[in-house]
Amino acid sequence: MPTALVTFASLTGNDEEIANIMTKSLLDLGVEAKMIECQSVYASDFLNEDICIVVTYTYGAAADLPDEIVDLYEELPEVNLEGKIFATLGSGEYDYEEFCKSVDDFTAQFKQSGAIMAGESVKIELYPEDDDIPAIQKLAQECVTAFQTQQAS
Ligand SMILES: Cc1cc2nc3c(=O)[nH]c(=O)nc-3n(C[C@H](O)[C@H](O)[C@H](O)COP(=O)(O)O)c2cc1C
Repeated sequence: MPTALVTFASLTGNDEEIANIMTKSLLDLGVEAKMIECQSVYASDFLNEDICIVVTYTYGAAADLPDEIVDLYEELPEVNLEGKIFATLGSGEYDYEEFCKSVDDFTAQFKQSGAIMAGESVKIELYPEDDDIPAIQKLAQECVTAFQTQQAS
């Protein structure tokens, strides 16, 4: 049974709820998933997991990373996550020029760490509504499928 760490940054709760849905979707698929706020997570914690997931919002004047997730972002390329599966998702707002940029920033960092992308990132406007849930569940399934493919190779 694969393990997963879902870590998140959330100021007003939208990304915490996305992380909740992702974690529950993984648990429903038999994954040993846990969810931990990003300030309590080091990039090296991902070394103990099969599936590594970051959920983040985008903030600031220039589509910046949330302050509380910058350390994790900077540490990521310093750990070797070859053979691990990763997924990124998060919440943003269409009114801003660069929708969900922090999600893409984390995708780039995970790629530098050598991890394998499970599927396309899920980007949600503000709070996850019922019709956003299938995309999150699909990404959870893609994580499990990518893990199984990796195990078989
Ligand atoms: C000052 C400020 C700047 C923001 N900048 C962006 C941005 O550049 N791109 C984007 O997609 N969303 C941006 N947002 C929207 C937030 O990412 C969005 O509200 C998100 O759902 C907050 O997530 P949370 O509830 O988990 O804190 C910004 C919001 C604020 C208040």
